[in-house]
Amino acid sequence: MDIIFLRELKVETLIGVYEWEKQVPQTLQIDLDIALPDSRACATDDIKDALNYADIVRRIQAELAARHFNLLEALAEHIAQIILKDFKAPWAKVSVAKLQAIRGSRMVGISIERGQIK
Ligand SMILES: Nc1nc2c(c(=O)[nH]1)N=C([C@H](O)[C@@H](O)CO)CN2
Repeated sequence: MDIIFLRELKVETLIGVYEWEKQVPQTLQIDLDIALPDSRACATDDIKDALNYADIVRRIQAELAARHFNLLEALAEHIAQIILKDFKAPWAKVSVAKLQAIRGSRMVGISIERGQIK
């Protein structure tokens, strides 16, 4: 199985359960592992046969600019469903972390794995 990975993408968004978190954007760090439906692009060397990771990043940035989520869990699920449904990936792992939300910890977050239900 071929996997596209993306590490340490920083995105500004409204996230959190507290009132101030609905007003003040915070930086999230996102890591993605996205399984590919096939490995055609390896043979053809053609972007048309690839899952264009720039498209996925643009989509995530647009979604997160337009919304507020209470929980990292719900935000991660939303991203996973976009990757599965709109980009037709068979499986994805989505990790989302808040930076410096917990004193004494560099980051805290959630990692979820989702696959297509046959
Ligand atoms: N499991 C979770 N616990 C907490 C979350 C979360 O998204 N998932 N969020 C918060 C607050 O928003 C907090 O991060 C503010 O610093 C607390 N616990």
